[in-house]
Amino acid sequence: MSASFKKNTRTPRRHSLSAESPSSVANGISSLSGGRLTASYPPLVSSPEDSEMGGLERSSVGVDQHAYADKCNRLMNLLGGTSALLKGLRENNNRWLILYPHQTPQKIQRAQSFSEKGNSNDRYPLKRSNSFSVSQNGNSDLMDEDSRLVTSVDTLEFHTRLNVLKLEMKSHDHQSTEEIMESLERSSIAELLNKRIESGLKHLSNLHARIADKSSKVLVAGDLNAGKSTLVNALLRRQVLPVDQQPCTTMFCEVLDARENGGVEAIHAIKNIESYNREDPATFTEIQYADLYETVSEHGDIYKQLKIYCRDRRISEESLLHNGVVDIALVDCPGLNSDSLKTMAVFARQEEIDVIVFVVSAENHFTLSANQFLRTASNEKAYLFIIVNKFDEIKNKTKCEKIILDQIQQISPRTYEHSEHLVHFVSANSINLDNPYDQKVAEFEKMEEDLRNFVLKKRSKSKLAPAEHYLSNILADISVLSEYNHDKAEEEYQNAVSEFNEAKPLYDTLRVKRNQVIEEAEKIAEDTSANIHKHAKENLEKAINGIYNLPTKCEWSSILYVWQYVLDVKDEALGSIEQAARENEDFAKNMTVEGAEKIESLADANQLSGEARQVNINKLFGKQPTELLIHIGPTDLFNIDFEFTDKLGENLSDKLQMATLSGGALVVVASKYLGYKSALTTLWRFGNFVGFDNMKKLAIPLLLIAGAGTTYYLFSDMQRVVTCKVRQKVRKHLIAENYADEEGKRLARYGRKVMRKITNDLQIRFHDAVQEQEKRCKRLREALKETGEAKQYFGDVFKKSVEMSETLRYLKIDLEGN
Ligand SMILES: Nc1nc2c(ncn2[C@@H]2O[C@H](COP(=O)(O)OP(=O)(O)OP(=O)(O)O)[C@@H](O)[C@H]2O)c(=O)[nH]1
Repeated sequence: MSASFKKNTRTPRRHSLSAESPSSVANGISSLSGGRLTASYPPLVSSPEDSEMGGLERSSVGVDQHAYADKCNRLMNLLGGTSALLKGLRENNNRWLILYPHQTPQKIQRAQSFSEKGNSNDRYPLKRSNSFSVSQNGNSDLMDEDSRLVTSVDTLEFHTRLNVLKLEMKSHDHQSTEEIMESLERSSIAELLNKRIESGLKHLSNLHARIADKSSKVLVAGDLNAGKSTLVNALLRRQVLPVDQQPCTTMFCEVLDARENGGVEAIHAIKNIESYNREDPATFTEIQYADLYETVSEHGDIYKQLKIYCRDRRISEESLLHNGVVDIALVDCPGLNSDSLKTMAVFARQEEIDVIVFVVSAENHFTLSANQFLRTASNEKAYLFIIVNKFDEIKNKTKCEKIILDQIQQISPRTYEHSEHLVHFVSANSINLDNPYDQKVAEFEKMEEDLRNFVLKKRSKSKLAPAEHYLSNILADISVLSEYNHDKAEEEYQNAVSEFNEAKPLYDTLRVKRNQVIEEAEKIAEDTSANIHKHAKENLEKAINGIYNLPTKCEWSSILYVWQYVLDVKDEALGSIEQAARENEDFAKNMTVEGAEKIESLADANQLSGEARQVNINKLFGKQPTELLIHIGPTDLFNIDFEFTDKLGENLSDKLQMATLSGGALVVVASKYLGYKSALTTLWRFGNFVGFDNMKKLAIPLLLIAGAGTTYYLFSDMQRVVTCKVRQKVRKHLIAENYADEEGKRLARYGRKVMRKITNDLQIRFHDAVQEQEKRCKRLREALKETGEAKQYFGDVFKKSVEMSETLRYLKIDLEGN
């Protein structure tokens, strides 16, 4: 028998679909996930598989296989496209925090205006807001001027439309999902959504892998000696499994294409199927074909299963094991009996078993074990494929057919309904195993075709239907989420547009006004300080010039106290100047306050925010006027000053009087300082110096003048003269010191200083206001960009998900047909 393996030199035609490695499938996913959403549905004619499909079309394989392969490819494309959409949503959920519609209806929520926004850890730079300006229940009382209100009547509708991505939560205190979510941070909800997206991606990947896996397992079960092994051999057109008149199969024998073993034909006897790895010889025992019969028939207690890798002798298009559309592994089972029944039922229940082919001998009909097995299996698989074998042995074929079909009707009514395709009466030993291209046996080939189609249908149901169902749900969810987020982004975009349209002109105006207003403030400060200076100077000049006309209150007691009188007159004159200086200071303060108020009013006129700076004017003006220190000496009393004499009189007598007075004053002053005795001594010495004779000549006129002057000085208008002399001195000093101008400048300087502070404050407030508006405009520009992008993105996602849903609908997977 081993020769039959070796003799098989015919090389099966290579089939590119069969050569597709898992990695190429994975690559298919990643290329689809790379965002080629518009090219999500490449026409099959352009795919490499399609050329192979063309080959299949020309082959004897039915149209169903082509349709199946087509559905597989389209579904895999849709799975890839949907994965790409989900990945995009996940990325953008991390970027923007996708909004999840979870609010309860009638729930009113206060939205923050963009200007209040400050938390960048939010979705778009904008806070949650809504363009609705009135509440949906018409309760306008809930509104205030500055707040926008949002409501979410339509949110519940969005929420209830979700399926796979719907967030359901339970709490101990029986809160609803909506209530729990209301209490959660948006970032937490986004995280939960991400987890849903993650599991969605995983599920899509599993579905993709399941569809990409073209292998299908067919369990060939039946009564002892029903001809199961003969049937498997006939399906393979090759003597693979041992056949015996006596029951011989004691273990499960899975026949697979040799390509599953790297193209090498081999038999692996496996003790523990869970740990089996065809590349690890430690997990199996290699059996030679010559020992197969012995192993199969006698070592059922040692090995649980055999894996028989063999080549199909037919061309790939006709091959059952490996045709690229659906690769069928046939599992030959031990014959049913009461002992094996339980094991068989467990095996048949395995998810990887797509189809159960039940072989019943036409001679024996259904045994009790067969009955039991089929009833259990029909619960699991709904439809069974029944082959009534050894039909050649039956003489009254019609009667046999009727009896068996009646039995099937009882055991599996659904199989009976489709008995034309699901129940076949054949003779497995009628197939020539030495020559696969021998004369064809029509019933057998019809059975083969129906078997292949049945496997396809089952696969459609077990592999394509879940994918189709899941895709339609998740695409609907993506549409709902993207539509909801698109609408919200649109609202936020419109809000940002209107707010920007309001903020930008304000910003531009502020910038222009800032310079104008500061210029204006500086002018106010300048004018005010100039006014202060002018007023102070004029007032002091008036006071200085008015010194002569001051009515004196100083007391003239006697000549002996003349010096005290001099000091009093001086103080009186300075007092009048100081009085004017104080008036000036009051005036300057008032003017400054007025100027400062004018400057501050500029802030109000421009609606600048913030409080005006408090300035303590008294403190700034606290410095006293310059102290007046004037020293008056004796010489100030006897100097002849024509300016002063002008004040006394214009005529010569007055001038002479003045000169006399000056001489008298000189004597008085000298007496004051030297004493009368020493004055006489000095005079005596002076006489000696000039000579006694000469002295005698001078003495008389000198004594006359001194005596007359002294007398006149002492007894005439001395008080008036001293007063004038002192005031003259004070006035001259103040003029020489430029006192009026200096004092005016000083006050103007203080006033300017105060107003400059106010102006600086104004400038700062303007600067802050401009900066705030600048930041606001910048933030709004970013918001426009972000919401614009979000709007565009969610719009695209919505469009794509709708298109993909449409494509899915057009696939029309007819699972219930046939
Ligand atoms: N006349 C006739 N005999 C058949 C046919 N198919 C199988 N046989 C014979 O039936 C006997 C049993 O065949 P097997 O294929 O070994 O039966 P089996 O169901 O695999 O047997 P176990 O695995 O041991 O339960 C063999 O002698 C076959 O030659 C058929 O279509 N017609």
